[in-house]
Amino acid sequence: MGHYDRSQILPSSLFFPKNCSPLSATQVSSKGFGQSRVLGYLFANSTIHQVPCIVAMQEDNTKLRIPHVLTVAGSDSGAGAGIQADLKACAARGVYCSTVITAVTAQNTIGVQGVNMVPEDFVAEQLKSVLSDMNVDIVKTGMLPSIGIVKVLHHCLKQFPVRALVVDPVMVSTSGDVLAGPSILAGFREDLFPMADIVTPNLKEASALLGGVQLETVDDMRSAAKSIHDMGPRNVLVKGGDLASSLDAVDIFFDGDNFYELRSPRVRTRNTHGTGCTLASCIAAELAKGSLMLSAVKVAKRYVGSALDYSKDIAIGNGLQGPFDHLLKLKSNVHNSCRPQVFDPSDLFLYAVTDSGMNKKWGRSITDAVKAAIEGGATIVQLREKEAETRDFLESAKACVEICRAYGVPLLINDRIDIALACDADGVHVGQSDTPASIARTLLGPEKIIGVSCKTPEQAHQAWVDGADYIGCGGVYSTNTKANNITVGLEGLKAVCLSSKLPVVAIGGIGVSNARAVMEIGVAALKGVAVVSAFFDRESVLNETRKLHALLKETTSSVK
Ligand SMILES: Cc1ncc(COP(=O)(O)OP(=O)(O)O)c(N)n1
Ligand SMILES: Cc1nc(C(=O)O)sc1CCOP(=O)(O)O
Ligand SMILES: [Mg+2]
Repeated sequence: MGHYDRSQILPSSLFFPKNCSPLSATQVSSKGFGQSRVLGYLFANSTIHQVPCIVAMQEDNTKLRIPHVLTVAGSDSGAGAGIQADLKACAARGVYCSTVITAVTAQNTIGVQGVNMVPEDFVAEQLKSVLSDMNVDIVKTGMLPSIGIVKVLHHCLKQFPVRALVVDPVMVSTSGDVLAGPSILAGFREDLFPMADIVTPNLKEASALLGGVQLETVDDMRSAAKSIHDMGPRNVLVKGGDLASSLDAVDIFFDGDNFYELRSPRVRTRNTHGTGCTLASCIAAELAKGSLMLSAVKVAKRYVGSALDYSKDIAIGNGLQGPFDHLLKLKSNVHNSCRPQVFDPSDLFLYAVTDSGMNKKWGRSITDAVKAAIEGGATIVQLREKEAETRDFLESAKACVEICRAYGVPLLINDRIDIALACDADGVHVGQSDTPASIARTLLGPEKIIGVSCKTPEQAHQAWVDGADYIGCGGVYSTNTKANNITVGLEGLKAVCLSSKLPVVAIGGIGVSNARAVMEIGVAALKGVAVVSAFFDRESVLNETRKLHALLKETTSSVK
């Protein structure tokens, strides 16, 4: 399938649904295929409501485009996996999903009671109907129950090429029932893999694809990813959800050059039915919106982790494996539980905070500064533009959102909730004299990240009560970047970290000379350091960020 052409910039314009009377609206990011977004805000009953995000793009004056995934998969009557999971995952990610059904299964939380294959020529007819007419961006495959259906799909994709093909090589259901026999392996290898942009086998599937080799360690997964890559796909994700030897959920991504070990805490729950379908659909949805492959995979992994965590206690069915809630809405009985877990505390590892004065001094644009910091290893970025005019700030914030999305790095805005909403940033950072975090949460909704500056345990407790995601604690050392800032020292930092229920990032006067001492206070809540001048008041942002990233890596591996 085709590679993305990120230079493909389509003209776009605002679009509102008929029943939405916008109080204000912002078009977010028009660069990159399928990324134009419109946020509408309705003012009703004294409250501002963010209306569901409409993703639309206008190619000319008559056609509106919406990112579109076609799933080619089986129906699951229990609706935890298959076509039904794909539809829900795409809806949750804001992408249109059309469906070609390859088989109808009778299944529930106990297992698969029956399978009825759709005749090949009728699969072909469905494919032709959708692909010939509906501007599909990405095709994602799931259950392909016969070699004939694989051949039909291969033929249709040659006739109607799409931008990318995501192959989830489904063979066995999570309950252990066989959904595609061994004869399908040849079809995968010969027809689908050479045209696939990514293949996403679990351990059992990877083993079957490789003739039954045992896969028991992360090193085995790396070798498997490499061998499957040799079969033709551009990228491989070997999913280690079933890896007995690991406490984390560890997946191996291989792009033909580099291996990436993607780790997340394993969610202990019975409700895991449909995770494979959902992950692949979410990758497809992110690709349809314009993400690069690694970024799409990371977002998808995080989304599945959040959905599992969110649904870990829901009870549907009496069998061993239940479905989960793709829309993260069912659970609502504990503190903060109405919030999906979208924030990953490990993102605080190396936090770059921009400064307009410093960028001006060194003659660089904010976008160049942000790009260099990310390329040097920054894991989260905050735009702290105290002197910028609002209109200029909004324009650069939009450009930075686009850069950060492409790299899969969250972007927060300092102080300005209006700018964060208008550019669809990932969140805000507020201080003790800014808009209170509780109000920021109401305005931004449950999915945005909120950080709060705290110098004391009491402030840290309040930040948690207010629904913040993390705490910025400082000044650890004295700083020239923020006027009249009180220095709390390593002791003050430690006191906040020990009391905090939220993850903490240290800030204030931190650079290569003292970051080790900061991380070595050795308190679990401390997740990283935030830096302004040691990155941006230097000649090369890239080199300085690289240096500190390497030092932190070294420090954290020796602290563990
Ligand atoms: C990560 C992080 N921590 C603390 C701050 C300081 O925020 P605040 O107290 O609101 O001060 P200003 O940055 O607005 O001057 C921060 N920005 N980021
Ligand atoms: C923005 C900010 N907040 C602080 C706090 O103590 O909350 S210290 C600070 C400035 C950090 O800049 P530098 O890395 O150049 O010292
Ligand atoms: Mg502030």
